[in-house]
Amino acid sequence: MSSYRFRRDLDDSAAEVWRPLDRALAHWVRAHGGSAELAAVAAWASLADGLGDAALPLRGEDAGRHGMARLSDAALAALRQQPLVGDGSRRTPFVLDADDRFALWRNHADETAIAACLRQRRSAADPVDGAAVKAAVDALFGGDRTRRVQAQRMAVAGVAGRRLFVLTGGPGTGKTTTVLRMLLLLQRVQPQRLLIQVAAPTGKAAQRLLQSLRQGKMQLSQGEHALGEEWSAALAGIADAEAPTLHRLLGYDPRRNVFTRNRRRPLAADIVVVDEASMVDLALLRALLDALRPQARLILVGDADQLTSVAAGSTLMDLVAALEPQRAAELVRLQHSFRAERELVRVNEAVRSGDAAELDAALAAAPQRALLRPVGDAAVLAAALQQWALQLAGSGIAGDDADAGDAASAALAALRRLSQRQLLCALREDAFGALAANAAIEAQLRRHWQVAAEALWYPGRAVMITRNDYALRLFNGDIGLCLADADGSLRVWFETVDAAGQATARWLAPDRLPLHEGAFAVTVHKSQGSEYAEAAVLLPPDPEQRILSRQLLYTGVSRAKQRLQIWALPSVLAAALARPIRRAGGLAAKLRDGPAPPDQFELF
Ligand SMILES: Nc1ncnc2c1ncn2[C@@H]1O[C@H](COP(=O)(O)OP(=O)(O)OP(=O)(O)O)[C@@H](O)[C@H]1O
Repeated sequence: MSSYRFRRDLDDSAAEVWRPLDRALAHWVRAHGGSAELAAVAAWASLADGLGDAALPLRGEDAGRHGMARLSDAALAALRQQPLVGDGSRRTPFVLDADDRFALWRNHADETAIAACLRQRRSAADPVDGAAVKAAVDALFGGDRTRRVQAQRMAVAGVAGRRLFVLTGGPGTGKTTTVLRMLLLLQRVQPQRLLIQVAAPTGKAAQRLLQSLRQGKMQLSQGEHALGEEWSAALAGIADAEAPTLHRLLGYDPRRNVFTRNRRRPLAADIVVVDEASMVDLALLRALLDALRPQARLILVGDADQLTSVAAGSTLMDLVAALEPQRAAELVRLQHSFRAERELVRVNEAVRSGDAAELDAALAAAPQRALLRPVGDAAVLAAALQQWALQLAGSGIAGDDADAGDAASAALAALRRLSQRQLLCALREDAFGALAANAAIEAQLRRHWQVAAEALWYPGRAVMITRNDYALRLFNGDIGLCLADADGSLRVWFETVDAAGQATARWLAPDRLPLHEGAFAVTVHKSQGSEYAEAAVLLPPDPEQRILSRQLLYTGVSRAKQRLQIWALPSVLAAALARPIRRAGGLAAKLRDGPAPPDQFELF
C-alpha cells in the first residue's frame, strides 16, 4: 500500500483528541499490514492508556469511551481475524480478550502477571498458632474489644500466615496504627528477626508513614498504652530508619527504564509494606511483585476510594473490587474514623458514595463544620481568595509569637498553624487553578504584611517542595515555611521527627531548597496523604471540565479534619459526584476469575 493511501484512510478516521503518540501507533499498524479499523482502535487504546485505562472495552455499557464510536459486531469479528491481534495466549501487539476488551500487549501482560502472582500469594499460606495470635491481638489492643476496633483486630489477626494482605480505609481510620500492630504481631509470633521494609509511591507518603510508625512505636513503648517487656524485641525490630519510594526500593534505572530488583535479584525483605497503594500503577505493581521473594509477605495499605495512579491501572481499587465480594480474609476495610468530626465523616461518606441528596442533607446538618460556597466566576473567586488570605495573615504563620521558646519550637508552632488551613484546587493551571490561586493569596499577604516588591522571600511564605532530594531529606510535597531569625535572616523550616520520635522542625537557607513552588494553594492530587484542620476545595466553574470526578472530590473533602468549605457551583458539584472514575481494564476480572483460596482460619 502506498504511503499516501494509508495516510488518507487514517486521516478519515483520525480523531482530534489523538496525541502524536496515538497517531504514530495507528501508522505503525498500517505499515505492518493491519486494517484501517485496527489502526483506529489501536490509536484509541493508546489514548485510553494515556488516560489511565489499561484496556478499551469494545462492547457493553463501557464501550465508546473517550469519544470512540462503537463498533458493529461484524467490525469486532473482523478485528479478531487480524494477525496483529491475539487472544492473549501468545504474544501479539494487541490483545482482544473474551470479554471484548482491547489492550496493548504491555498492559495485558502486566495484568496477567499480577493476577497470577497475587493468586499464588493468596493460596500460599504459612502455618499459624491460632492461640498465640489471639493472645497477641488482645495484648496489642490492650483488651479493647469495642466495635470501633473490630476491623482493626481482624486485620491484625488476619495478616498472620498470609503472603498478601490488603488494608483499605478512609482517612483517620487507623490504617497506620493497624499496620504497626500487624508488624508487631508478625514479629512476635516468629522466632527469628524479620526484615521489614516500608515504602510508598511518593517520597512524602513514605516519610509520613515512617513518622507515624515512629510515633506509634513511642506510644507503645512508654506511657499508658505501653506494651509489656515481652514486646520490646518486636518493637525494636520494626523498621523506622528509612522508607524509600517504591522506585528507589526497586532500583529503578531511568536511563534504561528498568527496575534492577527483579526475580533474579529479589529484595531481601521478609515483609514489604506499601502505603498509599491507591497511587500504584500496573507496571509498578508488577515490578514490585517480581522483586519479592515468594515467601515474603506483601501488605498493601491505602484508601481504595481516593484518586488512582497517574499511569494506567487502578490496582488497589481493582483488588478491593475483586476481594470484597468474595469476603476474602486477606482484605479488611476499616470504616470507623478516629480523626475527623462526625459531621464531616457523614459528608465524606456521601461524596464517596456519590449520593447528591445525602450530601445536601449532610452539609445542611453541619452548618458549623461545612460550607458550600457557590464560586463560579472570577470576581466571586477573587473575593473568596481575599478573605482566605486575610484569615491566613491573621493566623500567626509569620512566626510572630514570642512565647514559643527556642527557634525550632517556634517554627514547629508556626508550621502547625499553617497546616490548620489549606486551599485545594482541582486544577493546577487556569484562572481557577492552584498556581493562580496561590499567586492571588501571596499578593494579598504581601500587601497585608507590607513586603517589599522585590523580596521573593518573606516571613510567612509557604512553599511546597516539588522534587525529591534524598541528600537533603526533602521530598516532593513537603511543606516549608519561611521565618525570620532573631537577627532577621530568613530560614525555611520543615517539620520533622527527631530520633526519639518527637515532632520538631529543621531549617534550610532559602537558596538551598530543591525545586519548589508556592504552597498556599495546592492541587487535590498533591494533597493526597495530607490532612488539615480546615480545607477549602475549589472546583472549576465548567461542569464539563474533564478533571472533575467523584474520586477527586472525595480526596479533596476528606482532607478536612474539623471544617470544610467547598467552593463550587452546585451544578459543578453535582457533575463531579455523578462521575466516578471507572478505569477500564481487565485486572479485576482476572483476579476474580481465578479460584478463591479457602480461608486459612477465622479468628473472629
Ligand atoms: N484503635 C485505636 N484506638 C484509639 N485511637 C486510634 C486507634 N486507631 C487509630 N487511632 C487514632 O486515630 C488517628 C488516625 O490513625 P492513623 O494515623 O493510624 O490512621 P490512618 O488511616 O493511617 O490515617 P491517614 O488518613 O493519615 O492515612 C490517630 O490519632 C490514631 O492514634
